[in-house]
Order: sequence, then C-alpha cells, then structure tokens
Amino acid sequence: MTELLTAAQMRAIEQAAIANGEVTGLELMERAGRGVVEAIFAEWPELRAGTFRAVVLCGPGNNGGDGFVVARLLKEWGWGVEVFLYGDAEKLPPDARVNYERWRGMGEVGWIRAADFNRADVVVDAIFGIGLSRGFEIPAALNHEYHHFLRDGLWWTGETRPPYIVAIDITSELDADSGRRLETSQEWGGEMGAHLTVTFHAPKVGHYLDSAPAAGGRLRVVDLGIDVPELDSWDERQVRQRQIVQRVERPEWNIWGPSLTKRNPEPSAPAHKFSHGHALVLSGPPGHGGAGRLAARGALRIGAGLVTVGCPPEAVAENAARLDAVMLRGVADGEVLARVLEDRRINALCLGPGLGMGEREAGLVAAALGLAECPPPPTPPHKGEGGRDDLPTRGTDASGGLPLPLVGRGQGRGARAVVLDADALTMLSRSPELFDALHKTCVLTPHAGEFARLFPDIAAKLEAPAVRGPAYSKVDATREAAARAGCVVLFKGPDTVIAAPDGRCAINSAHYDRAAPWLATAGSGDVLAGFIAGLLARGFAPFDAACTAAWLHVECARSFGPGLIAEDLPEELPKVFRALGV
Ligand SMILES: NC(=O)C1=CN([C@@H]2O[C@H](COP(=O)(O)OP(=O)(O)OC[C@H]3O[C@@H](n4cnc5c(N)ncnc54)[C@H](OP(=O)(O)O)[C@@H]3O)[C@@H](O)[C@H]2O)[C@@H](O)CC1
Ligand SMILES: [K+]
Repeated sequence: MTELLTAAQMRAIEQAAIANGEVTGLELMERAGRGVVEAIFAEWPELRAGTFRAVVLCGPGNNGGDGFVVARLLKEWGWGVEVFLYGDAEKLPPDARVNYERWRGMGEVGWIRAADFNRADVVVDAIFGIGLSRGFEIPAALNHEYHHFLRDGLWWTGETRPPYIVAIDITSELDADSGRRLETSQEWGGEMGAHLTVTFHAPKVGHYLDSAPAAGGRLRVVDLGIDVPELDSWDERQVRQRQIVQRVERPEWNIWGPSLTKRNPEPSAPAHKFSHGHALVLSGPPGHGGAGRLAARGALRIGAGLVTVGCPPEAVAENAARLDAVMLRGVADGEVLARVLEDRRINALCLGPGLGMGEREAGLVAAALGLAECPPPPTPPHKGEGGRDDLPTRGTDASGGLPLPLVGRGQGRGARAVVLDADALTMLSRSPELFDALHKTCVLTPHAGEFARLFPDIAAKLEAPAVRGPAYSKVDATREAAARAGCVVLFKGPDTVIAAPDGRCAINSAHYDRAAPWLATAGSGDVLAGFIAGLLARGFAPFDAACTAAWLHVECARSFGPGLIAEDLPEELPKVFRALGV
C-alpha cells in the first residue's frame, strides 16, 4: 500500500531532508518546478514541440515559488509565459522570493486580477498548495470562464481551444488533508479545479477525499529524490502504522494474510472445505432474500470454504429455489442462531443485507454479538413457526458440529468475526446495548446515511462547513468512529475509508485511474459485505479483510465495466483473480 501524507507529515519530511544537509529548499523547489514541466509534457506530448502560451498564477507561499520555476523553465523552452501574483512580492518566503527574482529577470509579474486566459494553452494554478489555511476570496480574474475550461470548454468564449489547467500540488481552494473546499463568505458561483494535478514525493491524503478527486483531474506524483529513513524498530513501525493513512492497492497476499493462492498451505494437510472457513449470512423474510443471497454468493466466490444462508423458516422455500452451492437453513430467531453458533466451524457472520429490523432480527444481532444466552437444544425439535431451523438444508450443512460454548460479548478466544451492514447498522444505532457489544472482530460497513445514524455527532463535524485547514476529514471521522465502536469501520463511498480502533487507516479509492462510477448500483454494498465475510471466514484479520474486499470490489467493477449489476460482481472475481495471477 502507498502511504498518503498529511501536509504536516510532508513538511516534516521536507524539513528533515533539508536539516540533514541532503538537499536545500531551493533545490527542492527547482526539482518540483521541473517535475511539473515534465508532467505537463508527459500528459500532453503535443506541447513538447512548438511554441505555446502559458499563464502562471502564483500565490504568496512556496507553491507560488514552484510557479515561478515553472514559468522560467517554460520560457526557456521557448514558450510565451505570463505570470500573475496573488499577494505581495515583498512578503514571499525566501526560496519563493529567489525564484520570483529569477523570473523578474525574464519577464513581468502582473496583478492577478489582470490575468487574461484568452489564447492560453496552459494555465498553471500555483496559488496555494499544502499551506492553504483558510478559504480565500477567488479573484474575479478566475471568472466563470476558468471554471468552464474544466467542463470541456463549455461556454468558453476565447479565440482558441480552452487551456489545460494544471494544479501544482493541489487545486488551490482545497485543503490537502481533507480534500474539502475551505469556504469563505464570497458569493461566487465558480469552483476551481484542474485537468492535471502534479504533487510531490507522495500523494496527500486529501487528494483522495471529498471534492479533490473530481476537482483535480488526473494525478501525477513527482519524485523529489528525498530519502525517507527506514524505521528500525518494530515499535517505531507500529506507531507509524497508526499515524499514517494508506491507499489500498493490489493486495500483497503474502503480507496481508493467508494467501488466496494457497488454499492448502500445509502440503501434508488434506484439502478440506472447512479449512477455508464457514460464513453464515443471515437473511430476511420472504421476498427480501435477494440481498442476503448476493452477500452469500460474494462470500463463496471470494473463497470461503462453505457459505450458508440463514433465513426465517418461512423463507426457506424461496431461497431453496435460488441457491445451489450456497447452503441454506432456517434460523427462526436469536435463540436458534445461538444454538447454530455452537458449531465453532462457523467462523464468520454477515448480518444486514435485506435482514429487516424486527424482533427476530434484533435477536439475531444480539446472538451474533454473543449477547444471547445459548439455550439448551430443544427436545423435541421445534415444530411450526420458529421451530424449523432443522428443515430443508441443501448440501452438507455443518450443524451439529463441535459443541463449544458461545463466548459472551465477543470477548476472549474465538469471538466470531461479524460483518454488520445495512439494517443491522440501523439496529445498532437504536440500541446502545447492541452497540456496546461490538468487539474487535466486527466490521461495520456504513454508507453516509447509516454513518450519520450511528455516529451523529461525528457526522455533524464532517458536515459542518470547512473554514480552516486542516479541516475535519472523512479519515478523521472514520478513525473516531472505529475507536468509539471498538471495531473496524468501513465508511463507504467512492472514497471508502477503512479504520481500525488502533488508528490504522486506509483509503480505497474509486477515483482517478480506478474510477468505476457504475459500481453505484443496487445491491453492490450487499456483495461487499459478503466479500468481507468471505475473507473473514478465510482467516483474514478484520482490517485486512475490509481493505482487500473493498479493493477487489472496485476491481471487479472495473473488470466488468459499464452495464454492471450487483450479480455480476461475484461472478467477475475468477477473472480478477486470474488477472492477478492468483
Ligand atoms: N513541502 C515540500 O516538500 C515541498 C513544497 N513545495 C511547495 O511548497 C508548497 C507549500 O508551501 P507553503 O507552506 O509556503 O504553503 P502555500 O500553500 O504556498 O501557501 C502558504 C501561504 O499562503 C498563506 N495563506 C494560506 N491561506 C491563505 C488564504 N486563504 N488567503 C491568503 N493567504 C493564505 C499563508 O499565510 P498564513 O496562513 O501563514 O497566514 C502562507 O503565507 C507546496 O504545496 C509545494 O507546492 C515544493 O516547492 C518543494 C517541496
Ligand atoms: K495549487
């Protein structure tokens, strides 16, 4: 996984490199500016040859300093370059001032309000970078035409094609930690943005959150040649793991947990479906079983050895008609579930998709979290309503397995891995007792609405206007939620944030080169819950299961392409695994 940096972390890395004599700030600025020019030519190779016109908008800090370097280099390349300053040249920080003076030896610096984009081929946004501390009044010169360059030239009234906009480090209006626009009282309809964002050393957390991906166009990272010292001790690495935010990437199976490639890692051990875990997906009443079946299919395809749907007895017939490889059993209520869970081979549960929110379902959540007492086995077996848990099953169900005691409240050895999604989340938000029973092998998978129901005060902080940087971010919110819940929280969205109670945090982005807008389709969240449950059954740790499942979920959508419906996601997994070399 790639580490994403906050502005403060980036500054610390830069300062350390300067302090140990590795490089000067001026040299870093030169490398940054050169990297931006190279990125422009890499993005639009036609600009490399010929004479073009650039407008460079520089701000009052070192982001502006980068802009002066870019202006100088493009001018040396033979371009016509105009530079405009937002701020006071006398107050520029030292390195930016040096580059301002260098540019002044080559050309003028206009007042930003005088900027004219007509006939510009490239506009460089170097007004603010990671140092934006509050919303800024966008100069009138960045009028609605600038805004509309970004909409493929819509309403562009210039004489030639609209210019490409390149943001240095980040679009100037955006906070680099949260990706949020810092607001002002200005009543201006436009929003800044770019076709290309060029950042330095490593992507910033904010590039993947909130408004930044849509505003920033494509994202390129320039290597500044700074060495970041390796952390020697295990303790240091642990602390760092909890401070940084990672971007979820192609899974490194051997690092992340049990390999999906090695279903039977011990050559001498016989392959057995139970060695790959048994996931139980609890589903809802007749007519509402589709979501649970989708989750079950996802759990099976991702590699759980056995998957069972546990539905109300009256929904058995409907589900039986729709399931083959997935097994089925009636689970009338929480007591029945508690008895089913005496079989410790059932090692992962999934509750929520299509579950319903009645008394039975609340009982199921309680039993899944270890709250329900394990009742004695019924003698004779229940008949009629609520007593058909032993009725038709398909395949070879695992009931009657090892009679280990249920571990209360998820404490201690063997607390079951539980994915709580959809209706189960709503029930958690209504019941402090259920919420308090969450434990460290649970995974919550809320979308924004469910998150707000579960953590209203945290959601309110996220929804409050972002006025100062660093603004409260989705990363902050998810970390806070995970710490409160005491379990992994996967906060869904195109910028899915996954946090563990110990502070580990990752973003699974469906933006930039991983954009998959067609993933926003009915039932796709149910499949994600099933993917997580399947990996938990396989023995993945909750944080790793959530990260890996989220990544594969997007990968399936990208592999399938537009036209995707939720049913396609599990069926795409074999192709994705093949492409991964699994
Ligand atoms: N770190 C690195 O490794 C490298 C960094 N490099 C470059 O440096 C950039 C960071 O530079 P930076 O720290 O000077 O911040 P930057 O964004 O230019 O602006 C800060 C200035 O703006 C001001 N200001 C803030 N908000 C404002 C507002 N609303 N309205 C008005 N003013 C406002 C703020 O004032 P203050 O908040 O202190 O009042 C301060 O004066 C970084 O993004 C990258 O491009 C590369 O050169 C090489 C490697
Ligand atoms: K910028």
